[in-house]
This record gives sequence, C-alpha cells and structure tokens, in this order.
Amino acid sequence: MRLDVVTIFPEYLAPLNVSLVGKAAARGQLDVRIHDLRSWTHDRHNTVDDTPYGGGPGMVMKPEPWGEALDEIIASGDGDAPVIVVPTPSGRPFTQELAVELSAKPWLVFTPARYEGIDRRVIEEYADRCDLREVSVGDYVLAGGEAPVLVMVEAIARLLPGVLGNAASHQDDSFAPGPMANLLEGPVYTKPPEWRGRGIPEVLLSGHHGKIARWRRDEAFRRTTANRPELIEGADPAAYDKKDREI
Ligand SMILES: COC(=O)COc1cccc(COC(=O)c2cn[nH]c2)c1
Repeated sequence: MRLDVVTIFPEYLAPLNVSLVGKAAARGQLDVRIHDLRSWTHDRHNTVDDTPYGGGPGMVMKPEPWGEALDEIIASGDGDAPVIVVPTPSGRPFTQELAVELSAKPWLVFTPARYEGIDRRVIEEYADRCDLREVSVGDYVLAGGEAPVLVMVEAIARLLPGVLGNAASHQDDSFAPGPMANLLEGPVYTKPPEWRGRGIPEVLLSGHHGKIARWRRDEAFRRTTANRPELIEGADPAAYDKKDREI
C-alpha cells in the first residue's frame, strides 16, 4: 500500500516512521510519503491561507497549493487513482468497518487541513476525479487533521497482512465483524496470578474453553451496555448462543 500525506506540518507525521507503521514501511509493505504543502507555493511567504469570503473568524486554506500538490501526486501514480481521505469534523465517522475497507485499497492520499479548513472547491474538484472520503475521527474540533491521520493510518496499517504480529488478533477486535460484532472488548489478564491482593477470574484458570468464551462474551456485553448502550441494539443475542453451541 502507498500512503501519501500532504500537510503544512510534515514533522507532525514523523511517528509514522516508528513502531508498527515504521516496521511495515521498512519491510516494504507500506510506501509512506509525507509532503509539505508549502512546496507548492510560489510567493516569498509560502502562503497557504487567506481570509474567508463572507467574513467570519479564522482563515481558509487556499485552493491553488492543494490543486498543484494533488495534481502532481496523482500524476506520480502508475495509472490507478488513489482514495483521497480528508479528515474533518463534518465527515462520516471513521469506524473499524471503514478501516477494513481502506486497508484493501492500493493507494491512499490523506489531506489534513489546518485553520478553518480547505476551500470547498478543492473537495469538489477531487471528488469529481477520485474516490474522495470526508472522514471524522470523533465529535470534536482539532487545530488540524494531522492527529486524525495518525489515528486512521494506525487503524488501517495494523490490518495489513503480516503487519500485526498475530493475524488472529484482529478477529477479536472491538467492532470486528462476526457474532461479537459491535461489542467492546472485555477485560484481559496475565501473570502474576495475584497482584496487590487481586486475583484472576476463576473461569480463566479453568481451561474450559467453552466457559471461557461465554464469560468473555458476557463481559463484553456488560461493558458495552455500560459504556456504549447504543451499540447493543445492533447485537443479536441468538447469534451468540449459536456460537457457543459451535464451541
Ligand atoms: C473539507 O474538509 C476540511 O476543510 C477540513 O476542515 C477542518 C476544519 C477544522 C479542523 C479540521 C481537522 O480535523 C478535525 O478537527 C477532526 C477530524 N475528525 N474529528 C475532528 C479540519
């Protein structure tokens, strides 16, 4: 997978060259290219923003630098068009499902904005030419889209085959499809068997895999009901019972 990011803060994306994503890039599974938007400005001050038409607070990112940047990046591909991902509070929610969909794409271009956002005509121009997704990582407003890019790239890259150590790990992800879909993960424990007077739930020491699976499902239900009740109506308890019978 090729990943391009266009930003006025390239140093903000440095973490993409370390840990999980860094290793995948080193192994050639990921081709990460960080671009400084100001490379496509031509004035003495490398201007990327201007005052908003219609007035109002803050500044808007000018269309010209984005247009030159995206034209050059898209032209550098060997024919196929990238999916352009625009982090924005007003986008569709970033979900595990979307992470899975994007992890199957050969090329993603992220366009994190600063200020009050990018001139709308840039989005219209590239939505006409590419598969463009406006995506929100949460219902809050950040100073820029760079942190959302780090979040989305990590969620996507860990799904790439061989990038996450144990391939089985993401079957049990929260929100992963299947009978445990839409449930939050339950609690996890490891050695020592007692820590500050706190032990381990007996069932986890029983070696009875059926009981352990049921306990984990019940704990996931309990935690989801407590923290994210809105996810429960999507769950189908009958599917869980069927799953237990299969064990
Ligand atoms: C067309 O899209 C744009 O112009 C982007 O506009 C903005 C405006 C303000 C802030 C941001 C950065 O993203 C977030 O704050 C964000 C993403 N997810 N949750 C919060 C982006």
